[in-house]
Amino acid sequence: MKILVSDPVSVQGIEILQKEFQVDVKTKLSPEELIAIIPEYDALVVRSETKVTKAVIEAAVKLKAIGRAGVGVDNIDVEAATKKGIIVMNAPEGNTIAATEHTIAMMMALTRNIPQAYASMKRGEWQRGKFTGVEVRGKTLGVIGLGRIGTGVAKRAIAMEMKILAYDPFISAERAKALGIELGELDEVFANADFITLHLPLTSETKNLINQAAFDKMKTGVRLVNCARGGVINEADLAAAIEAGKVAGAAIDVFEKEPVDPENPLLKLDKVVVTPHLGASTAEAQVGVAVDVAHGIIAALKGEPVATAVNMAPIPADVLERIKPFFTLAEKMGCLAVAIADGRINSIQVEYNGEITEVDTKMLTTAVVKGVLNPILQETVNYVNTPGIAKTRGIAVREVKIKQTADFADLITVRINSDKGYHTVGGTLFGQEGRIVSIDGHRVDVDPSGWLMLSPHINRPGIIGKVGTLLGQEGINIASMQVGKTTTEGTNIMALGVDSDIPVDVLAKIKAVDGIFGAKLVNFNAG
Ligand SMILES: NC(=O)c1ccc[n+]([C@@H]2O[C@H](COP(=O)([O-])OP(=O)(O)OC[C@H]3O[C@@H](n4cnc5c(N)ncnc54)[C@H](O)[C@@H]3O)[C@@H](O)[C@H]2O)c1
Ligand SMILES: O=C(O)[C@H](O)COP(=O)(O)O
Repeated sequence: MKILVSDPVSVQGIEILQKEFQVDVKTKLSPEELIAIIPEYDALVVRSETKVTKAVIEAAVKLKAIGRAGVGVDNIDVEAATKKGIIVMNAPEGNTIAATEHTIAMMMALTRNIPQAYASMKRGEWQRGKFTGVEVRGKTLGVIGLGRIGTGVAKRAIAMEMKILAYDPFISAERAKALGIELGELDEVFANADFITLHLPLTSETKNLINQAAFDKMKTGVRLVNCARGGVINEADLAAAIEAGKVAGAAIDVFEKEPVDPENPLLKLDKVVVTPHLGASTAEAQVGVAVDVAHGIIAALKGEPVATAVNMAPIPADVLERIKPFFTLAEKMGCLAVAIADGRINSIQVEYNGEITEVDTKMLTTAVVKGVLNPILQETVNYVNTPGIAKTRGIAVREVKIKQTADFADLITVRINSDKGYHTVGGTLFGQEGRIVSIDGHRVDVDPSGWLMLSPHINRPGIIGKVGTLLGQEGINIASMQVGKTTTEGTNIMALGVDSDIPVDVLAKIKAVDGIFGAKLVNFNAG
């Protein structure tokens, strides 16, 4: 598989990817060049420079994952990617400290006129009176967006004895209180803040949030810091508010259009301190995001869930750690269930017993459904599109949790229902190894790997021998053998691990053996 890295990404991340896949680093591609080469690639890694538009996604043929080495995914058409089943992930934590510290640096540079004083001295001047600033101590800092960076900035500003008034509709008052932060409505922040710092994403809702109408509600002399996203502030309105004396100054790291247009009115104003989108540009942050995204891309290309995917529900790290060992097993159970099912599948039930019931198992259920769909569909089935595909095909998915368990610490039972009846598959972990422990109520101990032939039959002498002979005549080696019994009198199931595919005509001969009810072949390594 091939990965394209189209923005400058730290070598530590690239080296992780290179251990598993071929990696091409091609930066500064034009939109046309990207569209021309994207069909070759299975994954794409970007920062904020590459615009992953709908046209790029439509041109992609094999693309399975897009990794953003950073936070903002506003340069990626996530909706188009989701429709195509492409996982989009970011690396949300690696650059938090970098952006937090840059925000504080920008606020202090703004309030003490450091860049202006620097430029003046470099011109050979010594102007002390011109650059008198204001202190931040005792001032109110309005924080709009109290996520990772907003919280980090607030904590540091509290240490500088600032009062924090924050607006974030998705943060509870309790959480804010615990941090020593007062939450208010947006207009309250506008009306009371001496400094306002933005830490929210650019969305259709937040675009132009800080416009002329917002400036009208602010204190005269307010200072603004934006290290979030350019489009959140209307740049023309900000320039006008500064020229009108309403806003005392602004520190801006991010712009509506990047690279910034030299004619941008903000560049012409002395009261505006600017940096070229440097919030995440520290050595530590770049290694952090590159390494995080590399691990996410590898997981996605291996068909594993990605904790930081933005187009599927993110999985908290502690939950992922708990459920991770079950993923492969869950998918293989789905694969086995569909192989033994007959007729039109209308629902899948996944029952969890034991300690596993204590965590969110939705992603494991998705893994089971992915395992069911993968062998029967041409299209790529992954963690992003599985729920949608099941829904479109009218397959209802149900999760049942019963903490009580009889024989195993944890047990997963998949029941696949069709218009011809139902089948069940039970599985558990022996240490870290997944095992199938029941098939249609027959107790077995099957390693779900390679080829497995399943054949329910009457419990009477001679049947297993006949099957062995038939396979031997065809040169098919039996690697392992299990006979599972049920409580139902006289019915057993043969579970034969074989070293190769069993042709359809040979399976037909096995089915024709007197006393055999059927024969199905499962390829656990497919998909
Ligand atoms: N300048 C840089 O180089 C740089 C570096 C890192 C992140 N960023 C940007 O900073 C921003 C914040 O990043 P983060 O890691 O803190 O993200 P985050 O997801 O942790 O926090 C974003 C917060 O914004 C809040 N929010 C969403 N919509 C809102 C609205 N309408 N009003 C108020 N709050 C709203 C969310 O509830 C969330 O708490 C993002 O836009 C990110 O792209 C910039
Ligand atoms: O959203 C982010 O992570 C930052 O804006 C950083 O962007 P960059 O990776 O292009 O520096």
